[in-house]
Amino acid sequence: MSKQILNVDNLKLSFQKQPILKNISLSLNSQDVYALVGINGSGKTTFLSIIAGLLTPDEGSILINGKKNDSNHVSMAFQPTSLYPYVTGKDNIDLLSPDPKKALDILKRLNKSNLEILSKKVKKISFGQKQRLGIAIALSKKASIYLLDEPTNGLDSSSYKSLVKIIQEMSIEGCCFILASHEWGVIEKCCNRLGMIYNGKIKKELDLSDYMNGGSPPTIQLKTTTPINIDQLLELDEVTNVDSLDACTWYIKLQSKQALDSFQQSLTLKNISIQEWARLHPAKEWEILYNHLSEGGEEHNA
Ligand SMILES: Nc1ncnc2c1ncn2[C@@H]1O[C@H](COP(=O)(O)OP(=O)(O)OP(=O)(O)O)[C@@H](O)[C@H]1O
Repeated sequence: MSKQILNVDNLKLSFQKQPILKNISLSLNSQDVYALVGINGSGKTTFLSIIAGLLTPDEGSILINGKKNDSNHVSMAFQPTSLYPYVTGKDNIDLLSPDPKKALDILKRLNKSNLEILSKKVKKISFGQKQRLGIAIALSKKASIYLLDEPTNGLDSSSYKSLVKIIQEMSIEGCCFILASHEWGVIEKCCNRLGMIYNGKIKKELDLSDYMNGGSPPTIQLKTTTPINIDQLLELDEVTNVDSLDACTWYIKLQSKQALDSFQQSLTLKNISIQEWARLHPAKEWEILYNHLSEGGEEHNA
């Protein structure tokens, strides 16, 4: 039975009167691995820092294991810049980890036994090496929820694969994670839920677990040759939801996998001319929306 780990209700925070988080609510259970995506400056790090107890919100409440603001059960990975630069990697582990032996074991898995960073001063190791050190220290803490901010930044492919495996193992054991990440590979492999911070709020959360279990209704990306109206799509057979980026790029949720054939037929019957058509992994759908917003596009809600 999964149990609720985190409950965030109506969180608000402004910096210098500029609202950053406007109204964030989020509930996570044990075993949830939540992908938090959002364009640069959207407030991901700020949100994680509030959950970790490093920042105080202007309004809203945070319950961890049912207790108010109990950040003892939260572990947030140290940013590479937050490590002690003038002492060695090993000294950082001894100073910052509650369980140095566990931190070393995790570091060995992330670093493929190349442990030279232990004896070097942190200011002399690379960004990726610092990243691995920060993650190993964070994951060595016994916590209910782990907050990893861009954890794959600077990791080579072998460390990346090890990190994915560690997250998968820990979540099976009951740990809950929030990964603030732009790395869609890690999201597809680890995360069962996804939400995007946009304009100070979490927009359109997505449950990826159905897709992982192979049972979710498909989302179709459709590019039409000419602009069309949303009503033309909503009246088609088997359509349950329609979103769009513009009047030629549509994301269409169908009722079931079996609905694909009749949907295609109804497009032809309605003379909707198709330039491109693809079935999307849900994370891919978000990647497209994310890229659109990153390039300065506006979200277009159909
Ligand atoms: N201490 C602070 N004082 C004032 N403004 C701040 C402070 N910390 C963050 N901000 C602003 O708050 C906004 C959100 O920042 P945050 O670092 O949370 O975004 P992010 O989504 O993590 O960005 P990125 O993807 O670039 O890491 C940004 O506009 C940032 O400039």
